[in-house]
Amino acid sequence: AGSRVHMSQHRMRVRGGARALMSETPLPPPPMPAPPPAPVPVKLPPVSEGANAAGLKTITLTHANGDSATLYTFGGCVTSYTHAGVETLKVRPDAKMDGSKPISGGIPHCFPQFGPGAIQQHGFARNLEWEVRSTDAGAEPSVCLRLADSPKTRDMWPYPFEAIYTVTLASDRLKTSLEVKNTGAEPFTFTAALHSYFDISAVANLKIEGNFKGSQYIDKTAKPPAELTAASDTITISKETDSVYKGVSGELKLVDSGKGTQLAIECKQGWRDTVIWNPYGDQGMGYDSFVCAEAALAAFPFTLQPNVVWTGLMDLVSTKL
Ligand SMILES: O=P(O)(O)OC[C@H]1O[C@@H](O)[C@H](O)[C@@H](O)[C@@H]1O
Repeated sequence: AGSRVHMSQHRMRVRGGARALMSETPLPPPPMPAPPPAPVPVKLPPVSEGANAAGLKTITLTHANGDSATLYTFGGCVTSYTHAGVETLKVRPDAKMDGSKPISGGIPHCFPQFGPGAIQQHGFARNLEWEVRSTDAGAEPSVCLRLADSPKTRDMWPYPFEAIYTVTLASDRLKTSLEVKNTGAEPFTFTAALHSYFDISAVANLKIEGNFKGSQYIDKTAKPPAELTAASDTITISKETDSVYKGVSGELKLVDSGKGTQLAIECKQGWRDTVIWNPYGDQGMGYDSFVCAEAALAAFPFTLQPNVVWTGLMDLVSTKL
């Protein structure tokens, strides 16, 4: 009992002390936690390898000026090109990024067939793994990929070939070069495209300018497809659009008043036609966030003789309006 008395006296003394403190000046507030340190920008080397969540291999090129480009070896598909902090390419919101389907976005390859036909839609190059042949970590970082025939491709298309795709990040542009070589003993014919998806603020803000007026084009949305003559050098999108402009190449401009940018698509060699595609109204595909303006060899098949190389060059140049 003696010890219980001692304990309660002790508690009373403590409580009484606390009351005395509360009646004096309030305690200063506890110090604010220190703000988290500002993130240190990660400066990537000119060429860096990585992988996405599903394990698909990526290569990122980083220019000293801060521009960057990322490419997947699956399909040899460039999925991002940023210039001056502005993204130029779009990956569709419904794209599968696990190798189960071609990547619906960026710059997929259509080869050796554009569109539907004897083999799978848009050919097999967009859903095969391309081999990294070399990289260059110089002032203009680049990566060079290779796709060649294999038992799998010969099952679908019986021709030996080698495709070399080089992507170079220059200070003011992304350069692409596709070389297709007939490594067999017989000629073959092929069609192809760089099925580029370009990031836009909204279709209503977009004008596509090029050498269209007077050209023949196939309107693939008509049933059956209709052959028409382009009335203007400017194309706007206000309905589902799927048009192959025959013999229209050179320079195309995507003028986006919402983004305040102009993207020039400069085809310098090889590509002969232009395809404009937008699945207007399809929310699932995110139709209002991209337009496909494709450098193509699509209107007529191209015949490639043994040991001959076909080269297609396309540059992307983004500038502020
Ligand atoms: O859905 P995919 O196979 O990637 O193709 C997308 C579109 O690609 C375009 O190039 C075609 O002209 C369209 O008809 C097609 O729908």
